[in-house]
Amino acid sequence: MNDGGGVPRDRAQGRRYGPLGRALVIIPTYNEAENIKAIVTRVREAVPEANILVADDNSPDGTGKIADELAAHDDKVHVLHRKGKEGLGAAYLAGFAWGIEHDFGVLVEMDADGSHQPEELPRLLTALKGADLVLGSRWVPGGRVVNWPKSREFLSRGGSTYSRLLLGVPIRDVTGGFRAFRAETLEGLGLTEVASQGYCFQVDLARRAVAAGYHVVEVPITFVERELGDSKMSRDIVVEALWRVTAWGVGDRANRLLGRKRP
Ligand SMILES: Nc1nc2c(ncn2[C@@H]2O[C@H](COP(=O)(O)OP(=O)(O)O[C@H]3O[C@H](CO)[C@@H](O)[C@H](O)[C@@H]3O)[C@@H](O)[C@H]2O)c(=O)[nH]1
Repeated sequence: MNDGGGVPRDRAQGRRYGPLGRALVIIPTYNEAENIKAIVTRVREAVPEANILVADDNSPDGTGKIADELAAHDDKVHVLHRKGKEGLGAAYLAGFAWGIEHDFGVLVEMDADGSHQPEELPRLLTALKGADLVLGSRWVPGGRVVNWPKSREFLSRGGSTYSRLLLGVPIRDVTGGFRAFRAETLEGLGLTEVASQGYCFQVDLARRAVAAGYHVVEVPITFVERELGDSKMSRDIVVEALWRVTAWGVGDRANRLLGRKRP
């Protein structure tokens, strides 16, 4: 893929994909006590062969303890206890490192609150057989959101459009968090340099994948607003996303002018 940014590589061209390795579904949690048991149960039913890693940031509501109880009765369920709330990005980076260290070939990102449907996981994994990265997408034909307030839909669609245009990434749902990566794709994204903490972590990974020339496929999904617990969306998360995406866009343009590679 040529992103017009002086990095005209396309790892997908002529690429033959190897078989998918074992899958690990990473579920980051902060105060998801009301949701964790249901989501783990649904994932186990939808993809019985997959393992699950709950990456909990020492949730005050005891999510980590409930996850431990689930893990005690199921050797495919694992728990990564982190010392405190450090954001979605840090939790996923720790989860990816754990998964790669334990030889998983496929790493999946999924929310704990039921907004991502575990029953759609087989479609994501099937698509990954011919891709480096699969994004569950609300904004491609066939994708949709259920019960989201108009304000939230506006923010999410606006964030995706802003990121797509400014960063030049040909992806409709740049901020979505239901994704399947091949382990080798993650290894090519320069994760040690990723500093994004909130939802812009998703934008960061998408732009890195495009810049690296990976074959990114969007699969339509149905995103359902959570019924229990609270979203962690905050003013700080929006501000971080705005300034980081803008800085990446400006930086990319400067690099293009100077003939340097990105990110
Ligand atoms: N470990 C950990 N988990 C976190 C943290 N912040 C959020 N999470 C977990 O990350 C998941 C998503 O967080 P929500 O706060 O429920 O996200 P949302 O408002 O529904 O946002 C959705 O839309 C965003 C924008 O499109 C997406 O970026 C996001 O992934 C998600 O799909 C949940 O499982 C939540 O517990 C954190 O600091 N640490």
